[in-house]
This record gives sequence, C-alpha cells and structure tokens, in this order.
Amino acid sequence: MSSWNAPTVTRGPGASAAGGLDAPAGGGLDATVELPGSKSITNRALVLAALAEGPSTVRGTLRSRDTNLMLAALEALGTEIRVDPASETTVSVLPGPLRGAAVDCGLAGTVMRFLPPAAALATGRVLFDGDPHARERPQTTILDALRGLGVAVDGDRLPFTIDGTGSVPGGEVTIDASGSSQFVSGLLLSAARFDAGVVIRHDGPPVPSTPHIDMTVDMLATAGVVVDTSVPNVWTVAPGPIAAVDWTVEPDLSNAAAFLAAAAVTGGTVRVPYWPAVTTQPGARIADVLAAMGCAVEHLDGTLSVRGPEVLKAVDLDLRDIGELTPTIAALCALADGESVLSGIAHLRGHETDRLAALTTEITRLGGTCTETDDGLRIRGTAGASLRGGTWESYADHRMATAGAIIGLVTPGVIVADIETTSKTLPDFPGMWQRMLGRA
Ligand SMILES: O=C(O)C1=C[C@@H](OP(=O)(O)O)[C@@H](O)[C@H](O)C1
Ligand SMILES: C=C(OP(=O)(O)O)C(=O)O
Repeated sequence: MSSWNAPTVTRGPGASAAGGLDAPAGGGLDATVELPGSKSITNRALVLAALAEGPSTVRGTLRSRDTNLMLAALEALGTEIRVDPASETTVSVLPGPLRGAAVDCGLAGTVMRFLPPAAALATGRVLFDGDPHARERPQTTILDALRGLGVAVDGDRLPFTIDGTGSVPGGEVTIDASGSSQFVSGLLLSAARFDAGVVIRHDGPPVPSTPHIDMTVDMLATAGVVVDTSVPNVWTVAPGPIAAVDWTVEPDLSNAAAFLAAAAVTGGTVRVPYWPAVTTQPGARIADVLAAMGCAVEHLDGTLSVRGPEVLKAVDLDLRDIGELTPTIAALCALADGESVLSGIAHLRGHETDRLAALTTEITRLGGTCTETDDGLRIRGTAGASLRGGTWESYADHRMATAGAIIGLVTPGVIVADIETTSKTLPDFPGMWQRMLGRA
C-alpha cells in the first residue's frame, strides 16, 4: 500500500481557455483525457456473453481489478475467454456449460451481485468470497431472492455457496432493492435462462441508481431479451435465449468525472473525447452537476469540455440516481462557495466503504466542514481557498482515492493513502493524472 503525494496545479485558465473553451493562453490546466471502458457496461457484456447462445466479442473492455475478476470468475465457471493478442481490450467470450468453481469477488459489487444468479445455472457447487470489506456489503437480498426462485443457497453474505443443478425454476419474487440497484440488475441479467423467467417486484424505500437498471434493460434488449417495465417497480422477463452480440463498450463516464472535476477546481479546461450522445451511464450527469456549480460545459463533436469558474457554486442535489458520483461531487463541494446539501444517498453506507462516514472524516481531517445527515452530506465549502495538507485515507475505495486527488490539486501537502486502490476500475490512475497535468 503506497502513499501518493497528490500533485498541485496553478489555478487559472489553461493554454486554450482564456476567451472561451477554444481560445489561447493561460498557465493552468489544459488537457484532453481519454478514458478506458465503462466498468458497468463491461461486466454486463461479459455476463450476457457467457450466458448467450454463441460466441460474443467485447471491444473496449475495461481491464481493471473489477473486470479482471469477472473474467476470471466466468473462466472458472466454464466459459472460454480469448483475449486478442493485439489488444487486451478485445475479448472473445465462448459460452460453455457452467460448472462448480470458486469465485473471488474482490470488492466488486457487479461480481458479487451479477454472478450468483448465473452460478445458479451451473452444475455443481459455486463458492463465493471476496475482500474483508466485501463480506460486509449488502448481499442477503439477492440470495433470498434466489432461494425464492428455487436455488439452493448456503449463507447470507460473503462467503456463501450456491449448489447449482444446471437449471433454475424461476418465477415471481418480491425484494427490497433499496440497498442496491445491483440486486435487480443481477437477477435480470440471468432471468431469461430461468425455466419460468422472472417477475421481480420491489417493495420498500426507493431503489437507488435506477439508470444502472436502465442500462441492464437496454443491454438485455440488445441481446434480444425484452424486459417488461410497464408497471413501476416491477420487472418481468420471459424465458428465452440470450443472443450473442458484438459489444462495444463506451468510455467510463463516472471515472471521467474525476478528471472533469480537476478542471472545475483549478479553473482550467479538461476535454473527454468519445463522450456518447446518448447513454444509460449515470456518469453522464456530471455535465449537469458541473454546469450547476458554475462550470462552462460544452458537448461538441463527441467531446465533452469543461472549464472551471473562478469559484464553484454550492449546490443542493438529490443524488439517488447517480450515487456513484458522490465522492467526486463532495470533493467539489468542499471547495465551493457556501453550503451544499447532497441527499438521497443513504445506500452509500453499503458501497466500497461507508462513503458518507469516510467523506465526512477525510474532509474534516483536512480542515473542511462536512457532516452526515440521515441520507447524505452537508458540506460547507472554502469558497475556493485551500484546505490544509495531510493524509487522505482511501478505505480501499477507488472513488475516495480520486476524491483526495481532486482536493489535492488545490491543497498543498495532501497525501492520498493506498492510491493503488484506484485500479478497481481505472488502471494507472496516477499515470493518467500526471499526464493530464503535463507531467508524465
Ligand atoms: O450496476 C452497476 O454497474 C452499478 C450500480 C450502482 O450500484 P448501487 O445501486 O449499489 O449504488 C453503482 O453505484 C455501481 O457503481 C455500479
Ligand atoms: C459503488 C461502486 O462499485 P460497485 O460496483 O463495487 O458497487 C462504485 O464503483 O462506485
């Protein structure tokens, strides 16, 4: 685990930002950052490919800890994975009969929630385990759902086992998915392969991150599986085949958010190319959040450009749909002018770490003002002034680490602990950050 001296940058417009997003000469940040593939799209494409009728190809595959764990798990379960020798991001997936195996989930929500329903289709025992903190992440909901659908499950959290018989009866199940949208997505991804398909009813407080469920429904449609969503909080899938698809993964917009935030806090400019015109990725909404905070935002010819203002404005935002962006947005709020309120994100207590507690502790440690509410955070910003230097703990959470890097850009002496944790979804984050600053 290594500590990382977060680089700082001179505040002010970058080389091309003085008169507009495309005009000349300043001294600050001015960069174009190309992002690797989306974690969420990659891990959905890989699961669908493993359950499909024939071989699929996934292009632009994210190669990071979460997606490499998914590839390893699918291989252990009997899927043939062929990585193109010319590009590790082009992966062919050849489905085979699923068999018993040991699955390491790491800290990946997408592995621990998407694979148990697929493992239920295996013949044999599948043992799931993961990182120490993964054992504390909410899991019972999907395991109880599988029990209700006729699957033999032993355990309520990691580690647990599934004894597959080669088929799953399926049918109707009622769950409380307020802890994570991944409970719904996980069931939906495999549902067409269940004998009776599935009807999932959500009963409980609102489901978070619903754009991620839209992503699942959308990708299933691409694979020929129709999800009936005509009744709110009910998802119905008829049994049927999952088609093989030639997938192309969009860049990861939630990871892009951290780089765009760098422009926001420094008054510089950052551009992200290949920004999709239409997407189900909730990360796309960072554009609206940055605009609300006073950034100049432009989406032109497939590139999203952001230029930061003199001082960021405080915001009052319900982040239930886009909870994944909270650490990035909280870092911005810590430097904004006034008090920000971030709500609708109680479920973040079950993410990679308790993100509400972690953000409160770390922002406070650097001299900022942040308190937890029942369902979010209240943050009084510094109105552009620096916080004070010190260690920013990462809690094995990639987005905590990148939030520390954002604050560190304008706060001398910030040391981000365990920067390697960013490899969960972003290989070589430190290198990308340095290159963005022109210091590679
Ligand atoms: O399905 C997905 O790919 C994800 C769903 C969301 O989970 P929650 O609904 O648990 O927030 C999100 O935060 C996570 O990063 C990825
Ligand atoms: C919540 C996240 O991840 P996971 O897929 O592990 O739930 C995240 O990436 O912010």
